[in-house]
Amino acid sequence: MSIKVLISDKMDPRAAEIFRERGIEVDERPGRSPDALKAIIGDYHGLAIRSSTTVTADLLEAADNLKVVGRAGIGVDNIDIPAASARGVVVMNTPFGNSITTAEHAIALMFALARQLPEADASTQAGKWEKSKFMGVELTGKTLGLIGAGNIGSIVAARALGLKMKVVAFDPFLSPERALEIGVEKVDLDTLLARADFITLHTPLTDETRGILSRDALARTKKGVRIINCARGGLIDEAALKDALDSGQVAGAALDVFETEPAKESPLFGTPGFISTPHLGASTREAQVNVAIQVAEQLSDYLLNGAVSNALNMPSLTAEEAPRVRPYMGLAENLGKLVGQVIGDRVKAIAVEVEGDAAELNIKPITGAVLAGLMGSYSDSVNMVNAPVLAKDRGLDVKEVRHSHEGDYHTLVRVTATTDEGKRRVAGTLFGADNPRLVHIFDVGIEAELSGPMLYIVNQDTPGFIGALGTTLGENDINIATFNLGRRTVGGEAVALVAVDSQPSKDVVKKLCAIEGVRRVVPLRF
Ligand SMILES: NC(=O)c1ccc[n+]([C@@H]2O[C@H](COP(=O)([O-])OP(=O)(O)OC[C@H]3O[C@@H](n4cnc5c(N)ncnc54)[C@H](O)[C@@H]3O)[C@@H](O)[C@H]2O)c1
Ligand SMILES: O=C(O)[C@H](O)COP(=O)(O)O
Repeated sequence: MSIKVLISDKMDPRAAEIFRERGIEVDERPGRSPDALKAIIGDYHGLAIRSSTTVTADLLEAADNLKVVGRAGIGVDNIDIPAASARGVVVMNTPFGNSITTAEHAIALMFALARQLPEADASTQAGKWEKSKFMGVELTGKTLGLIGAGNIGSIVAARALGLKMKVVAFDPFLSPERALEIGVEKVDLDTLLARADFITLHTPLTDETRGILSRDALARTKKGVRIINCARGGLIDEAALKDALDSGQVAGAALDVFETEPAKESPLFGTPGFISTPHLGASTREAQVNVAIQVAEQLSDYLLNGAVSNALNMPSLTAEEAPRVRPYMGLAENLGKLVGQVIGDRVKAIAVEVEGDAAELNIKPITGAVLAGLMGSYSDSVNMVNAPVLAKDRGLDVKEVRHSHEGDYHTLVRVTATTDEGKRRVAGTLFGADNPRLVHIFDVGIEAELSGPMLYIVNQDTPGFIGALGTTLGENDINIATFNLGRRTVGGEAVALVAVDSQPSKDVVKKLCAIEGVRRVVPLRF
């Protein structure tokens, strides 16, 4: 079956071209209703969107084949990321492709506010020539307050410094070193409100930032402040902003984004000093080409090679790393499954160690695969994407260790599970570039391929055991595919990993347990 991607928002044609160039089928269906989208989403492996498509849990329910959602842009508040993670769907954005363009829009709106450009334009074109009505303010020497000094905020700061403004920034995550580097003074919100002649917002919309310019905050601004929002609707209390414009507390406000979009009506419309644009922050030819190319390349890389970049719910894996790491992920998932099936959910902590060649690789996807295998063996709906989050939620302590030295194998992945009873280890290697093999099972040396239905048997190392095991399986019509043995000491505890062609019933497992010397039988599936 060929790989199919749906583009459900208006996007630069380069996106579709790239998918086709890379052998991916692509359909462009912008402007579909949620129901229409739900009716077709099941056919697609990838979904490329901007801000008009809302990826809800309900839509994802119908997305049986979906592996990745790519946002051609920055904001991902239109995607239910926890719901996507729960279904193993990777969510990616393009965090830098439209930042310059958006910063320029904020600066354009700042100039527009300072010189009342839209009103002056409308009045002039209406034949009024109201020269004395439109007295502006200079930007030079004024203080710009940045709320949010990330990618876009710092570009706005650079432009504002070029305009000879002073820039103060409120951003709890801005380090003093970074503030120095981008030439802004880091202040608290109250100081910013009290000092800024212009305020521009550049934060995502989160529980902390929603209503950051509340009625109360607006009341604490410098009288005559001008406010620009090119980030997200919801950061400003729109009703309070209307009142602040009416009272003159706020001299001007320019909104590119609204609490409800499309904003077809608003009490702010028509208010003197108010300017609006219809979410145009990212709308330049350059930015749209950038984000279209980036999203198409990121989705194609993931769907074709498993490379992950700019994902919000999965560690990154470059296109160069992906082919090398993938066999280790298969090995790691099986080691996790083995531990999970033998020990169950009693595991309190997991350590993933990589040794030799494996130590040169990105360990995060390997750990993710161990956790997916482990937790997937005793609970539903666990996958590579949500496993690390689920592990954290369940209080599973996860440790990653890298040993650059080579041990007995040129490359090794070791998984140590800690339970109340102590630590238990399994380890595996790769034969050749991509042939995974188990080499230690709970500290017993063994060499086995983990595949299909298997039996893990612990027994007393006594003559006759193998014969009795073969006979019991044969009598119950179960064919042995491969047989792997290991033991701690001669005559001591031995383990067998037996690959079988069909899964033994509970009754057969009971019979195997009854063989003399057998201590434990665990049916496994890989
Ligand atoms: N209007 C548009 O078309 C348009 C285009 C691009 C981006 N955006 C939006 O612009 C916003 C910023 O984008 P970015 O690329 O700069 O993001 P970014 O992640 O690089 O920066 C966001 C900054 O906000 C800061 N922040 C987080 N919580 C905060 C809080 N409680 N108070 C103050 N600061 C806080 C972060 O520390 C970070 O520095 C996003 O919401 C994005 O969706 C809008
Ligand atoms: O977060 C973003 O990238 C912007 O809001 C752009 O949205 P758009 O792609 O719908 O223009």
